[in-house]
Order: sequence, then structure tokens, then C-alpha cells
Amino acid sequence: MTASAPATEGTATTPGAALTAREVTKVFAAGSGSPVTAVDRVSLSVAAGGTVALVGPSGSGKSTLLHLLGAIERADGGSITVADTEITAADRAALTRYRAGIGFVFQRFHLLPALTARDNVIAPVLPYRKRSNALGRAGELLAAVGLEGREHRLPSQLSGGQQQRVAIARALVNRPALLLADEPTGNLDSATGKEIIDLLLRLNAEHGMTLILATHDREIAARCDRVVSMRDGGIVDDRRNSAVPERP
Ligand SMILES: Nc1ncnc2c1ncn2[C@@H]1O[C@H](COP(=O)(O)OP(=O)(O)OP(=O)(O)O)[C@@H](O)[C@H]1O
Repeated sequence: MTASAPATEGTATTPGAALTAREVTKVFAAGSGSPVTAVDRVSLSVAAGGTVALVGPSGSGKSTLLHLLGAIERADGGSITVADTEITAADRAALTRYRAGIGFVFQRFHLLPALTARDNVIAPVLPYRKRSNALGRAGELLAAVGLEGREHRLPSQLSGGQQQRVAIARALVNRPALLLADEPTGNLDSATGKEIIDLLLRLNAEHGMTLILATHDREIAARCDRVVSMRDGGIVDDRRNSAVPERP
């Protein structure tokens, strides 16, 4: 008989990752028009376990920067180092390992509609772990995000806020050192959005993963340690939130 996993196994994460971006640039070809510099020589250092809000008008480059940090897109210039991995120099195998160690939460949840909440949560680990081994962990994660008893529901049988909770549980399944969230409350009413931010900040406080989120909501930004403002692909302001206590 194998020893049962500790009660916190499902929600535990690796310690938060520190992150450094130097002069990072991303240019998109725009059909027949001129190329768009979505991220323009951005430099940013984030302490391990920190919470950072990226704010700025639509089109200012927030999502693209998150995609670069998450290695969803490749930078055209500059360097990004997260923990010990310089992702801008990493080969395919190292990038696959890197992506497996971070979590990404999207505005539109991106759940697989034919899978239950539980199966959505374990989908990222199925190539590496036996389904039966992952199920207990999925249950713990769903309980941690307040969805106990709803493990067998399909996304269509859940509210928007509940679907985002499933997406957060899925993002946590690999115990991420870094959690990136792109407008995680953008599709939710403000009360539900507040619950989701409460949840993300609680998970950050309990497990210490670094959290970087893009938001248009100033109240949400004000709850993060730091607010980084973007415009036209660059950082135009970067300030600590004095209302949020400094971490030891
Ligand atoms: N795949 C792409 N191809 C071409 N242009 C793109 C692509 N992705 C983003 N862009 C352009 O890059 C710029 C930055 O877009 P991005 O989505 O990063 O901004 P954003 O600040 O996240 O905006 P929003 O708040 O509306 O989500 C915009 O001009 C956008 O049109």
C-alpha cells in the first residue's frame, strides 16, 4: 500500500519564481500594413512571490507581455529569465519543461467543453501521469477553489465564476512557481470578479507563487503589491502600492 498524499498535496506549489525581463521586444507582422511593435524594449524585475498588476489602455501590450513571459510567444529581442531558465534562449525541450512549471489563466476560461471540471483540471498532467494518480489531486484543487461537489459538472453546467475557478485549479495543477492571468475577471460581474481576485491573492499568500495579472480594473490593481502601467508597448509607470504591506 502506498502512503496517502498529504492533505495539502493538491494545492501546494513550488516557491515563487523571480523574473527578470531585459529590453524585451515583440513585433507582429500586420498583413499588408506596417508591423506592430506590441512590446517595445520592456525591462521588468519581479521578486519571487510578488503580485504585479499590468494596467494600460487596450492595445498597450499587456497580453503580449504575458504571452512572452509564459513562453506562449517568442520575443524578437531582449531576454527573459524566470527562476533559472532564460526562456528567450531555451530550446524546445527546455521550453516545454518551463511551460509545465507555470500557470496561465485566461479571460475566456478556455475550458474543454466536453470534459468535466475534474477532467479539465487534470488535462495538463495526463501526458505525464496516470489518470488515476491525478484524480485525487484534482479533487483537492477543486475543493481549494470552492468547487467541492461540482467535480463532475461540464463547463456548460457551471457559472462564469465557477468556470474561472476550474481554470484556476487547472493552472495550479503543476504547482506553478509563476501564475500569469490575463484579465481573469474580464468576463465576470464585479462581485464574482472580486471573489476570483480574493482567490488568486489567497493562493499567492498561502503558496507564494509569483502572480502577474493584466487588468483594466483599478480596484483589482490596487490590491497587488505593484502596479506597472503600459502604453504603446512600453512601461510608462511602475509603482509600489503603499496600501499593500511589504513582504518580509
Ligand atoms: N497576433 C497578433 N498579430 C498582430 N498584431 C497583434 C497580435 N497580437 C497583438 N497584436 C497587436 O499588438 C498590440 C498589443 O496588443 P495586446 O493584445 O498585447 O494589448 P493589450 O494591452 O493586452 O490589449 P487589451 O487590453 O485590449 O487586451 C495591439 O496593437 C494589437 O493589435
